[in-house]
Amino acid sequence: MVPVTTENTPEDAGVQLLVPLKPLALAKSRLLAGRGSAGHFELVTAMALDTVAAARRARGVASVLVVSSDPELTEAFAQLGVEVLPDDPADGLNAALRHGDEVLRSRGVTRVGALQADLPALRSGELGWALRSAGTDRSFCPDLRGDGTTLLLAEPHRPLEPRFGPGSALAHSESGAKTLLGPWESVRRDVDTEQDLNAAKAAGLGPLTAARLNPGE
Ligand SMILES: Nc1nc2c(ncn2[C@@H]2O[C@H](COP(=O)(O)OP(=O)(O)OP(=O)(O)O)[C@@H](O)[C@H]2O)c(=O)[nH]1
Ligand SMILES: C=C(OP(=O)(O)O)C(=O)O
Repeated sequence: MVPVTTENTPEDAGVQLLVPLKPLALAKSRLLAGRGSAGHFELVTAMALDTVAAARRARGVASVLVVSSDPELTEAFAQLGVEVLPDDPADGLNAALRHGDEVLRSRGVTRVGALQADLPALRSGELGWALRSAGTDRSFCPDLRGDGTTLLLAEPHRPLEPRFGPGSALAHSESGAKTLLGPWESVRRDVDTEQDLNAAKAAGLGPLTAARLNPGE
């Protein structure tokens, strides 16, 4: 009998996700009120750590590379064995992602994606589902409001070409990306405001964010 061999194509290797983060003193400014800067730093860090932990467990994710120049975040991710690539925060989000994309592609990575760091209710199974639905197409996931973007996937062997910022869902759609809509609400549930945080809490937060919000439990 002829042995059946299944050869892995580069596309089977999964996507390498970039997760960008501003310096903590600048990030998630709408969550600062009523917390003080220490509490705010801890909350933003916990949300990012929960997001990355869930992403790393998702089927179809080969690895996560955080892009940040913040020393505290760099230390927190290093402790989990997550690589952090420094950027120049003066250049902004899309420049940080282009930098990460170039670095990954120079290492021979086939497929790059970008995931927002503010998804503390992210479920690995739902991210895996969204990735499967993307296939090998350039694709993006709009946030629950519909105007922003939480996940952008390049085609294999193609640059990421990020268009994050106000109205990014439309910008990504106009760039030829397929819209990923399906039963993966947690991939779309970004947290910008206190109201978003309450909604994420109701949906089920990751452990670090939950502990930060309910220290006694
Ligand atoms: N590495 C890096 N990440 C960035 C940069 N600018 C924004 N980000 C990250 O990209 C995501 C979206 O950024 P923004 O929408 O500008 O800001 P935000 O932190 O979500 O929140 P607000 O302060 O409330 O506007 C957040 O995770 C940011 O930390 C940048 O220059 N470098
Ligand atoms: C930058 C974006 O996200 P947000 O402002 O919601 O963090 C975006 O959706 O493109």
